[in-house]
Parts: sequence; structure tokens; C-alpha cells
Amino acid sequence: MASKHIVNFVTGNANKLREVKAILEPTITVESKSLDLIEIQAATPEEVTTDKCQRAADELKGPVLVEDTCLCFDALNGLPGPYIKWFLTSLGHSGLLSLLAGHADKSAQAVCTFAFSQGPGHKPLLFQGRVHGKIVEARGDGKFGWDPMFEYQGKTYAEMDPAEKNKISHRSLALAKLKTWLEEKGPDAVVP
Ligand SMILES: O=c1nc[nH]c2c1ncn2[C@H]1C[C@H](O)[C@@H](COP(=O)(O)OP(=O)(O)OP(=O)(O)O)O1
Ligand SMILES: [Mg+2]
Repeated sequence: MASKHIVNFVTGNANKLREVKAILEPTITVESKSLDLIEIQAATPEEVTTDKCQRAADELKGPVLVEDTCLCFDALNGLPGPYIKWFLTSLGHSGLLSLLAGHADKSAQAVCTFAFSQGPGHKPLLFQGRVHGKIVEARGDGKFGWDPMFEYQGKTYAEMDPAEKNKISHRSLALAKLKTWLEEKGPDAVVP
């Protein structure tokens, strides 16, 4: 059966693409374009994702879906937040964990913000999902970013099988909102 909705997900991250496909398809067809988009330095995921989406729409001259993921440590007032990629690259799992060494509060939030734009000049719409978890010593054999150190209800993301993670993750919560919006508005919805 032909899918009613098609989105063009622009990301440089193959793991994100795999999860987005697993969560949305077959209801929504996911096309993709691998681009490493510039991400501005900003305090909030909303600002980062809106700008990223506008860049993608301008570059591809059409409708696009992008996503930005933050990992926010409560004891650090939300940092590393949108800078998690660079913290993870530079410090690794153990270095990230040691940022919390002096803090009893290990709680953290995984935040996923999708932005959808109809094309250049259209205002991106945002869909956000948030999971409250805890930062722990790496467990599980996940190869996706900080999955081994983010624990939710007793298991790290890396200890869950993919379907289990996709049922409860920050990404799936955000995509549920996008799905609802697409279903309500229909494929030809016009966004200002
Ligand atoms: O579910 C996840 N579980 C574990 N790690 C994750 C997850 N989702 C994103 N991540 C990692 C990838 C990157 O190190 C950072 C977010 O940075 P972020 O800029 O959003 O991702 P990216 O640059 O890899 O891909 P993109 O081209 O879509 O911007 O957190
Ligand atoms: Mg990125």
C-alpha cells in the first residue's frame, strides 16, 4: 500500500536514520539525505533546530525534517545540552561520567527536537520528546553515542533491544507528536 506521507530526513547520523525509519515506517515513508548541517551555538534546542531546519530547506530547496539531540545533566543546569556531541567526542563515556563525580544528583534528560519545514521561507514547526533518566557507568553493547550511559527504568538504552528503545525513547516521543500532526494536517498541509 502506498504511504500517504513522505518526509525527507536530513542527517549525517546513520543511527538516527535507522531509528527514525524503524519508528515511522511503514505509516510514513522516510527518504533521507546525508548532510552534516551547521549547528549554531545557542542556548536552547529550539533555536538550534529551527536554524538547522532553515539551512536544510534552503540547501535542498524543498520540504525537510531535521533533528537535534541534547543530553542535559540536571546537576550541571542542563549542560552539555546541545553540545553533547563535542563533549562525547572529546571526553568519551568515562570523561562524561566524571563531570558528575562531585555531584550526588546523576539525573539527566535526553531531549530530541525535530523540526519540519515545508521549504525555504516557511517557518519550521517543532516536535519535542524528553526522557528523564540517569547517567551511569557504561553498560550494554550499544554503539550509538551515549546509549550505554543513559539509564531509564533500570536499563541503559544500550541494554535494551532496538524495538524496546524505540518504544520509550526521547526520539519516539517526539516522532509521535510529528505523526499526530501529519495525520491531522494531511500531506498537503501548508505551514506559514
Ligand atoms: O538516541 C541516542 N542515543 C545515544 N546517542 C545519541 C542519540 N541521539 C543522538 N545521539 C548522539 C549523537 C551525537 O553525538 C549527539 C547529538 O548531536 P546531533 O548534532 O543531534 O547529532 P549528529 O550531529 O550526530 O547528527 P545530525 O547530522 O542529525 O546533526 O548525541
Ligand atoms: Mg549534528
